[in-house]
Amino acid sequence: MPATSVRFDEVTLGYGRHPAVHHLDGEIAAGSLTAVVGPNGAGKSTLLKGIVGTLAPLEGRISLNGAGPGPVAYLPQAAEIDRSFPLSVYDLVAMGLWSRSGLFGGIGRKDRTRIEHALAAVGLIGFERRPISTLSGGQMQRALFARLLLQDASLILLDEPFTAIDAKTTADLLDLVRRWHAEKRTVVAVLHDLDMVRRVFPETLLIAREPVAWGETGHVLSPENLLTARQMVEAYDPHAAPCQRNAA
Ligand SMILES: Nc1ncnc2c1ncn2[C@@H]1O[C@H](COP(=O)(O)OP(=O)(O)OP(=O)(O)O)[C@@H](O)[C@H]1O
Repeated sequence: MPATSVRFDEVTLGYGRHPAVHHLDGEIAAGSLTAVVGPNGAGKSTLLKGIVGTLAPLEGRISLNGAGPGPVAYLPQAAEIDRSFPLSVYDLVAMGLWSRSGLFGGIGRKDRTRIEHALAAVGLIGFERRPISTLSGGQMQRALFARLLLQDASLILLDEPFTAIDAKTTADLLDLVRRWHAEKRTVVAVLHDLDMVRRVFPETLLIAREPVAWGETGHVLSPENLLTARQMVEAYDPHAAPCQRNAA
């Protein structure tokens, strides 16, 4: 599995002409396991959208280096996923194969075995025919992790994957995150549970509209840094004049 790194060169991301995150400069190392933390509105989801490519930088450049054959796998926040779509658990999980088989590629015997393995890995054997609209939040998250397993990506981005998920499901899905890390995939997760970040994630990026601290989790999550991040987001003025830091 060739690992993928993500390089930011003085990146500004935003909506319309309004920056949501700026002064992003640095690298998420290939094979690293990184948490992205920060207060509400800090720009964490925006950052992931920039990496996936659904949001083009207003300034600067984001480059993925060494991406393997698999695509970037991205799990959006639960609120962004349309659960009313008429789809069975099996079909949702099978969508993880699209990057390889194509939309109309058909599913062969090998693929069916892979889908079964993925369903087993997340504890959803027996749920294959269930419409996704009938799943609990935790079951839906398990199905989405099964889809991620099949995507077989070298870069995996997770936006608040454990929000409103119970302890058992969280523990099971965290095991998959650990497995991806052991397989040398690059994993980036937006998280609010700082205890979990300290326990599981060696690297952390703390942002508050711009990076506050980035590196080894123990250093990044200091009380001073967390306070600074909170103050920066609270002090943010959406009507302020554009930042001049890069203008010289
Ligand atoms: N589609 C959009 N159009 C305009 N502004 C947006 C859009 N999406 C996000 N924003 C704004 O960008 C800023 C950063 O939002 P973002 O969702 O990235 O923050 P976040 O750190 O993920 O927050 P949370 O922890 O609440 O999920 C916020 O001020 C938000 O209102």
